[in-house]
Amino acid sequence: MRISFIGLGHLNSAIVAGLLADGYDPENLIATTHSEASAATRREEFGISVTAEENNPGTNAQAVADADIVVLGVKPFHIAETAQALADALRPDTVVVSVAAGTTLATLTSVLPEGQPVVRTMPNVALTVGKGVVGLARGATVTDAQVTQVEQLFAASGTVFQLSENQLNALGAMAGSGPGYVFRFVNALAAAGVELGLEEQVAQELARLTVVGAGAMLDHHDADPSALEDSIATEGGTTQAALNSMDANGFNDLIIKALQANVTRSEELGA
Ligand SMILES: NC(=O)c1ccc[n+]([C@@H]2O[C@H](COP(=O)([O-])OP(=O)(O)OC[C@H]3O[C@@H](n4cnc5c(N)ncnc54)[C@H](OP(=O)(O)O)[C@@H]3O)[C@@H](O)[C@H]2O)c1
Ligand code: PRO
Repeated sequence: MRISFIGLGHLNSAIVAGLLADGYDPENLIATTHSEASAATRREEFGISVTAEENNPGTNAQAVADADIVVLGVKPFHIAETAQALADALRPDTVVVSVAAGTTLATLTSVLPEGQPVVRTMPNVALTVGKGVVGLARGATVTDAQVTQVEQLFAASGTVFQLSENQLNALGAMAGSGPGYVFRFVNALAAAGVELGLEEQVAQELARLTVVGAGAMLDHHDADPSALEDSIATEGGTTQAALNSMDANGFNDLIIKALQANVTRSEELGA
């Protein structure tokens, strides 16, 4: 199966890295970027064919001409114009997959040839390490077999959840952006350690290793975060004192508000 990646930034690179780590034949992967500088970096990194739009304005169309799947991985505000510019070069059975936040199936189908199979997804960058999460909403004309092909593309490096389109922004708010919240938490933990008197470098390493360890404890399908929390929070002990402080300071409310802001931004991007 030939897969073309239009845009090879953080997210599409995560997909490519996952595929290559899973043994996918690099000959069947092709990609484009805007700049030649990015293209050269990615060619070096992945050993696949990468061409740049800035040197050759027709390169996106050329890249999709023989593709079974096209993954659109440019910024949300460029997705529609990018899809429109390559629309005439698509085979009628090529599945167009978007990874863009917000951009709706309706917007995508409006700029593509009538009946073109389309799938909207929301992955996260943990695909890079084979532990990604991917939300997938199918368009009206995509077949079951084509959806399975797209699921296989992501299953190489993550877990796919097929949802209705109106649930995709919620998945994005949780899992698409989620690694960013965890990295913010690591930085906050390190900063708090420094505040308590630790050397900065030591605090950063403690924060990183703590989250890596906790993540590994969660890395079983039947892991129960509440039971794990209880196993650490001794009755009347130190962890409980900290968790009580988090509760009193509205930790859960903070998370809900952050996710609501995320969904609102997805809706704005999709409008
Ligand atoms: N990052 C995430 O964690 C994440 C998660 C889920 C979904 N997404 C979605 O993934 C998409 C890309 O995000 P990103 O974080 O990967 O952005 P990014 O790192 O900025 O990558 C964008 C890529 O698009 C390329 N590009 C721009 N214009 C192009 C054109 N006309 N033709 C071909 N390539 C072009 C850029 O090339 P240059 O490098 O040469 O500019 C770059 O390779 C967005 O729609 C975002 O919503 C991202
Ligand atoms: N990164 C993209 C954004 O921040 C989409 C989810 C993660 O818009």
